[in-house]
Amino acid sequence: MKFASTRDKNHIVSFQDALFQGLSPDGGLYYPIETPDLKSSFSLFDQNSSFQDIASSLIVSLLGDEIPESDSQILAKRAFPFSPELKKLNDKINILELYHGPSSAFKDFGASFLATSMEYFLNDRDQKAVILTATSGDTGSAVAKAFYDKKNIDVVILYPSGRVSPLQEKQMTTLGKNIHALEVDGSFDDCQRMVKDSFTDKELSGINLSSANSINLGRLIPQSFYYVWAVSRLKNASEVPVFCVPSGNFGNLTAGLYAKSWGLETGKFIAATNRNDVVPSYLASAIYTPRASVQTYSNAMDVGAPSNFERMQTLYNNDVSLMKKDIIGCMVSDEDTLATMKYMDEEYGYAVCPHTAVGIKAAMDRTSKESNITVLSTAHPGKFMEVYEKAVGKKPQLPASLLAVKDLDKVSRLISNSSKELKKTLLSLFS
Ligand SMILES: Cc1ncc(COP(=O)(O)O)c(C=O)c1O
Ligand SMILES: N[C@@H](CCOP(=O)(O)O)C(=O)O
Repeated sequence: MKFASTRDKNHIVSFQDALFQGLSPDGGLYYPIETPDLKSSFSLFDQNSSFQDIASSLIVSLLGDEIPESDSQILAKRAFPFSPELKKLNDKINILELYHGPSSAFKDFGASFLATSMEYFLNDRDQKAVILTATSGDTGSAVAKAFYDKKNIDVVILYPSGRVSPLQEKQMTTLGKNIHALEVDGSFDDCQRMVKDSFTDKELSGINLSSANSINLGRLIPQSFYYVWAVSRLKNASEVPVFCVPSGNFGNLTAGLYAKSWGLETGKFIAATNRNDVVPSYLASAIYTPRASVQTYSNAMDVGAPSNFERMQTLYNNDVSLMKKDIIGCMVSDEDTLATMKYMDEEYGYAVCPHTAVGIKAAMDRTSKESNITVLSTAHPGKFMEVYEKAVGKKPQLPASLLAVKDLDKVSRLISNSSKELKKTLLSLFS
């Protein structure tokens, strides 16, 4: 498959080039220019297909011109020693748990595949790479885990000071070695802008920069695999599943839309956001107005200018009415987020993180219209201990990955929210 820039459809690259460039030199995002019909492959998957089998088959279908079949199995095995889990909540709602990987968030699927495939291609390329990542909490922790101690790769993580949870911060700042954490005096949107500026800065062209955000297709494509896995488990339902996706930067939702475009049988997608609701507002008004993000309890979704909107626009030809055929927007307030976390504990004895709660609330509000909704559960509630305690009145259980970092000391470098300062820091680290 080949990929083009959202800002120039004639700028076409291979997967390998998209992987190592991260962002297109014109500032656009790479997107798949072909729309393969994978219906017949999807029809072969069922309850007995493992996540690794599905991933390996999709790697061949989508990237087979660059990754041969024999290697696709090895890559899938290496990248995915963990799997999603599907739980039935009630007659109308299922929950797709995506937090059973090394950093306890859905980002592990994308980050682990990205790290594994970069390592795979770097063997042939004889070069070093510096991975630049902006995070509102979860991407950074997944990327730190996935790239830790990888040969010839350094990772620089930018996170907004005081706006990630204490445990997320520990996950990003305690590994050391090739993982460098920069605490930015600003918002996630500042971090994302600084990363994007670095890609187009000529003075940094001597450093082989790439990205581990969902702007990188190597992060985004594997996020489509779990939609396919979920549908393989939901085949006997009387109605095709509607996916409800807690959204911030809209990578997760975009990956699902790609899977649908390749023939995956799904209903609509519910884009559930917190008060940072620029996409639901666009769907309602047809006017896109990115704006400064506001802080909410679902902090990892505090994004005011979602990167992947550009890919969504390309997919739907800049036509809001086409987009509305596939996507329903829904904004959930902080009050409803906390109330849903409490309700889930009291009614079902089921602990959810604030982001998943946004999805569950949006799904519950749609059950009069849809009878088969699958909510993506994007992170383990233990990552957001303080919010969980505030909502539910008790502490969540912590998985081993969080217990391991809880008492470690953070090591990070504080910088201002200026791209110039980031440039200075990168040059001092890598030239
Ligand atoms: C826990 C959690 N839920 C949801 C999201 C939103 O996902 P996306 O940015 O792909 O829309 C994020 C951050 O990306 C997250 O960390
Ligand atoms: N919520 C994200 C924000 C970055 O999103 P990405 O999917 O584009 O990497 C985070 O947790 O960092």
